[in-house]
Amino acid sequence: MTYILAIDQGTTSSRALLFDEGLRPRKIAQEEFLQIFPASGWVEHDPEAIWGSVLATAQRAVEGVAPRSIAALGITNQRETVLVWDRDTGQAIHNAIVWQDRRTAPLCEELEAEGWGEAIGDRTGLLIDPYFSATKIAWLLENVEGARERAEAGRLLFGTVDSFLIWRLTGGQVHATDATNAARTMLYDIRRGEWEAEICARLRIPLAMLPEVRDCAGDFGTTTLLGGSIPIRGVAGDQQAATVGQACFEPGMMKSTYGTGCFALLNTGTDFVRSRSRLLTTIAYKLDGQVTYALEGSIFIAGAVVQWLRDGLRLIGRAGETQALAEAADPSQDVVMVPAFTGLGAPYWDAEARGAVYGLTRATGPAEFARAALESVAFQTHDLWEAMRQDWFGARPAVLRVDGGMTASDWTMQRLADLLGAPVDRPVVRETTALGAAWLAGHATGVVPGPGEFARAWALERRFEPVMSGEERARRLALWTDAVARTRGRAAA
Ligand SMILES: Nc1ncnc2c1ncn2[C@@H]1O[C@H](COP(=O)(O)OP(=O)(O)O)[C@@H](O)[C@H]1O
Ligand SMILES: O=P(O)(O)OC[C@H](O)CO
Repeated sequence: MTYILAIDQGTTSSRALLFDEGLRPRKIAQEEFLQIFPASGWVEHDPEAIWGSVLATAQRAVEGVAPRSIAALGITNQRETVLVWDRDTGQAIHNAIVWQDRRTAPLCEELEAEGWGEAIGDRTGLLIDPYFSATKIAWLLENVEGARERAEAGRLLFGTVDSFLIWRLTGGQVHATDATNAARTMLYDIRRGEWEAEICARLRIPLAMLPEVRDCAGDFGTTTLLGGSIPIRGVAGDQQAATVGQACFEPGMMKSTYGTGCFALLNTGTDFVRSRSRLLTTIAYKLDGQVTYALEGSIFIAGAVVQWLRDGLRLIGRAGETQALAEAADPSQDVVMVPAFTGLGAPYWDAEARGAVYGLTRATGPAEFARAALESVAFQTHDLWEAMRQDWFGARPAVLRVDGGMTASDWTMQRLADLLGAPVDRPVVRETTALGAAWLAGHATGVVPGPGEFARAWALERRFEPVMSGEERARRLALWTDAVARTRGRAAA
């Protein structure tokens, strides 16, 4: 038997999955780690907690398996999150600054005022926002004592989580990333396939800190930390890995992943499409030197709103309890929640907005709150879906493929189909992120089926068909539009 190991380093947990050569998951190990919130809108992770949880879960997943039967290792990761470490000691100089962190909003405003928006959009496909890595690196160089001098002396390295893991797994031999992770830094020219020297110069980020950018199914060195010697052959940001795992290989295919946040990607083939609706242009994957692009809509809070009901409000004990609550909610109450806990992502990109709930009455209780929380995820996806359909003139997506932890919520998936007015397809394998990383690593080593056969093997678990009347759909969408406008108005006031 030949296996492929996939490491999925997510925002709230690290997972390791062992797939067999038929890409069936055989073993899974998972560990949550601490979220650090040092100030309003700031989010950090302890680099050693990331590393410790990755190593522990990978070791558990390969326990009892002969290392030589593991053909390759694939890595997929929370994107944009920034680590800077010392090239001699491998020690990070600060906690990781997580993608959700908004501390660099003032620097982003400066860049906007200086008129960088057009150049950044045209070269990196992104828009100016604290979400991306670039301003976070600049913040670290500016605020960690001695960091700038050490960076300029060539002693510090930057990486997104994949690069940090590759560096540690290879014992400091390889400082590399893949094209999809590079595409999220706001420092990478996704058309020319190179680091963007002008943006780096403006942010005073030395080019020597940046990793080498390789294909997703490429050579990222070898690790000896898991028993034997295992080649690292697949790397992609988690949303791009999910796009691969969902076999969205054809232009016009779209997937949406529901973890902490929600990220929808539409394959646009070899076309670099600039959005008119403030979606991002990004790299879906790069295979054999060929880049496939995507339009992306990023929503910062999806499953996290359910975590908030559990850990913040203590309305529920387990995420799954939201199903019964939403079903029991009073249909006559129009409670609408805008979960802008860390600002609003696409298509609004409002870093200053904060969450709000509308339509509360004396009759409102936990059930209406839970329904509003789940429905907010469907409303936000609707906005992305509409923006994608407007921006893309190729084959319009007719179906949405979904995956990620929150797709366990049947209520949310049904409401999503109702608000989109289109079918929502949930696959048998919901660990599509890890599956995509495993496929990339297996593709590089030639042990898995090619894209066509892999796509044909994609299996549907359940299709959610829209059943809501057009009138009710329009009425609910109007409530949402109004709630978003009020929330943003409040932030601006
Ligand atoms: N049955 C459920 N109903 C609603 N939300 C759920 C359910 N099960 C899991 N979730 C949510 O899904 C998220 C976990 O998804 P996962 O893909 O593991 O996230 P990540 O990779 O971001 O850590 C959590 O935020 C959790 O609240
Ligand atoms: O860890 P996830 O699954 O919430 O994904 C995080 C994204 O990559 C952030 O862009």
